[in-house]
Amino acid sequence: MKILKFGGTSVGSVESISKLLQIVEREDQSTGNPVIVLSAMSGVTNLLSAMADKASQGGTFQDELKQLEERHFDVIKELLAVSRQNPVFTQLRILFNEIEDLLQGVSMLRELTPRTRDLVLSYGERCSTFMISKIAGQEKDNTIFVNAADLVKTDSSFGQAKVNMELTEILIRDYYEKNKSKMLFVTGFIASNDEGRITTLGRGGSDYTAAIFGSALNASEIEIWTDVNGMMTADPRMVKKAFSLPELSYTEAMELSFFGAKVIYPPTMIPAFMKKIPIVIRNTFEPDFIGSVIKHNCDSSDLAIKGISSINDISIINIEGSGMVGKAGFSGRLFSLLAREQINVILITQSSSEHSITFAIHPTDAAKAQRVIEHEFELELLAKKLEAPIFEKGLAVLAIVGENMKQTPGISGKLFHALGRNGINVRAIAQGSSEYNISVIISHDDLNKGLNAVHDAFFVDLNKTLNLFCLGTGNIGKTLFRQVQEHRQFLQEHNGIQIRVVGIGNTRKMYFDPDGIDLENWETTLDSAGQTADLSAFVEKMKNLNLPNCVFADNTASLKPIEFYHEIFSSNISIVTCNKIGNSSSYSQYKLFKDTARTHGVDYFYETNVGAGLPIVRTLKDLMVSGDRVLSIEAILSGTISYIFNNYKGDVTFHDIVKQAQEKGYTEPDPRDDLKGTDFMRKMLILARDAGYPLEAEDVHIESMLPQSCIDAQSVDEFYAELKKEGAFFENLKKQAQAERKVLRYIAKLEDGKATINLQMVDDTHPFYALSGSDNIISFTTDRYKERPMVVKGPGAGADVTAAGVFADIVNVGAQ
Ligand SMILES: Nc1ncnc2c1ncn2[C@@H]1O[C@H](COP(=O)(O)OP(=O)(O)O)[C@@H](O)[C@H]1O
Ligand SMILES: N[C@@H](CC(=O)OP(=O)(O)O)C(=O)O
Repeated sequence: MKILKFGGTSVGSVESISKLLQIVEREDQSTGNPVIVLSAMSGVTNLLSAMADKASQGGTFQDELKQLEERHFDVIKELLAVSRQNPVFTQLRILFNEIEDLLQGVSMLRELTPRTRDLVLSYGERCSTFMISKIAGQEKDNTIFVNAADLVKTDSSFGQAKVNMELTEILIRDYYEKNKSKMLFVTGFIASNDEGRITTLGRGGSDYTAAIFGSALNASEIEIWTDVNGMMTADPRMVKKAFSLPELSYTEAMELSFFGAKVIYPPTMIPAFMKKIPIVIRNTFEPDFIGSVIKHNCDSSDLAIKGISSINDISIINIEGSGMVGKAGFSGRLFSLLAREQINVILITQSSSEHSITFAIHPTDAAKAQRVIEHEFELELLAKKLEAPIFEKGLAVLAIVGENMKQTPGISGKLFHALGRNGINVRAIAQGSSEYNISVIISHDDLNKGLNAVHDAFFVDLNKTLNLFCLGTGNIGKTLFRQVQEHRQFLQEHNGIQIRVVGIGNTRKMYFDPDGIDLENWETTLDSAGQTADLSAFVEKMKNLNLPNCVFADNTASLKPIEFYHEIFSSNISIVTCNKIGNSSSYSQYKLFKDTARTHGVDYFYETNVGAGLPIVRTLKDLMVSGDRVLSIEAILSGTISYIFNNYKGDVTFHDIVKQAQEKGYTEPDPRDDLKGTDFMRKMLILARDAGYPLEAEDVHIESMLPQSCIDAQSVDEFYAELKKEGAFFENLKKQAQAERKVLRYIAKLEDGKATINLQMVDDTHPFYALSGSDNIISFTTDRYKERPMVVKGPGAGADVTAAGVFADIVNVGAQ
């Protein structure tokens, strides 16, 4: 025989009750006559509680009562045959009148005792269960409504009564024996004390009722029917990627639920555990899904942790002072006091020096805790053996849980890395000695981000989500969006990475959507729904959204975004940029960016600063980190200059070849911007810095390839005219090179910490001799690559390859 418990969400509407009845019927057909335990309709317990509070302050509650009545009556009208409705209406009206009388009394007395509150709350379960037993009764003639208050006996701790298991089990068995042929519809949550006064088992306690019945009747299984697919790796409302766990142990379920996984009430585990009865969590709205089994010998799983749960709103109290060092009785005194005062302590941590204790409680208990502690330790406080307790609110507990933790090293490292990398400050840590859980206290504002970041860190087989903010919608930005869109599925399937573009900005507009912007229509969305662009508001928004694994991609060539880099890194957001300005201005700025990224544990990738998508920056970095020593670097890092010299052969004049390069779109509007070598110099400066030389722009010695008259020309036209006039100058160079079987190349060199760029003639033994198109080339001579330098060569410009380089950098964020 099974116990089937349906939670508030499963009895909350006509639709869910219909599904519930089908599930009950199916069970009755297969295993036979289950015992059904029901909660109040969703929200009803909260509403009753709020009505009682209101009444105790003299407020009105009639409207809410009417609402409650209507919710129940609407279900009856829909699901019960008209001929059967009247007696049920009558009975429910009696119950609602009783609630009204009770609340009138509370209102008159302006007093709401825990005892009265329990009585008021009990009507939720009594109404729902009575109603559903009658609805089920029209198909079956053996249904019977059972008020669990008659069978579950407790002490008088109203609000969270302690069950007398022995007596309760006898009463349940006895009742069951007498009603064996009946299908029992039992109220969850409610019980009674010795005097027959209604008590409750604590919020969420209907699960506990189910376990108590399961234990008393030696059920084969306790099924908890709810609105999610079982116990999941995290609360699916907070972590979209949470998935359901096929199996977990009682301890794991207990730890997860203690730390907030509301899907099951922690005490439920005890009676089931004692009798080794499996608890299965199932989804009323997806009855064919197998759900999660909580059981005794659960199969060992590959997962290092089973789940992450959290308690939303907690306060902590920190007590410090010499008075507690070595005093064995101190914590005993403190925690007995809190227990006596019924203050629930969620988590405790004590420093190893025993100089301080921090513990977490519900904020509603904070004032009381302060009062009783100050009273109890008055003498110690006066004698300054204790400091005044410090209270902090607005915090949350995040806990990772799993039995495998014991065997798996590095779990806490992973947890703290995920939190640290996302800028989440840990206020206190507690690890149970059983090593089934590690709990951390963090700011409440960081909870959502923390849960998602930690979930991504532990469940690596799942797609890791990168939240991307993109600035710049020019050629590179546009191409990047297209590439991300085209490659999305592949990345998800093969690399387990999900890229979600959550913010787009250009000089006109900016738009954000934390659920991800549809990249098919980003332009229309940005134009129609975007707000006016404001870079500082863009950065503020990135920070305020507080999303995990954030990346800021700067696809501009503007100075403005650079001013925000430091602030962005400091907010624990990684930066990927093709904008060279940041790294090629002052060395101190370059260093500041690198250091800030490192101290905040985020990435700073700028592969496309040099040679577009070619792996140059990465190669240099790999050489350096693996202990190689760079002896020299030679490079041609300007696509324009490369094109010009690669094609300056035969009869063509230098003037014509520059023109041609301009016509093909390789050059800047004023070709001198390329030919003067400034852009080339910036790239070389970045490489020199990455190679460990703190150079400034003026340290790079550039020998201009242009005669002075060309440089001095006032306009582009004048420049071309001068270039034509100087034809002989270039012709001579070419001829001289040809005579020596060499070619002209404009090459940068870094050697002994000195960087130069000049025009050279190289023969066919030089790796730069055979170059075509607008290729970039770089050769690294290092300790390991001494005889034959390592060469990287290929197209070093163009929107496609640059965007691809940015894309690769984005994908690499967080990879190490
Ligand atoms: N780890 C988790 N796995 C599944 N659900 C969770 C978890 N943590 C929190 N929840 C929440 O618990 C809810 C179910 O609990 P509850 O609302 O009390 O249901 P019921 O009304 O069925 O008793 C789910 O809707 C889900 O949002
Ligand atoms: N109705 C009670 C008891 C309960 O267990 O409800 P649910 O199954 O909806 O969590 C409450 O809200 O606390």
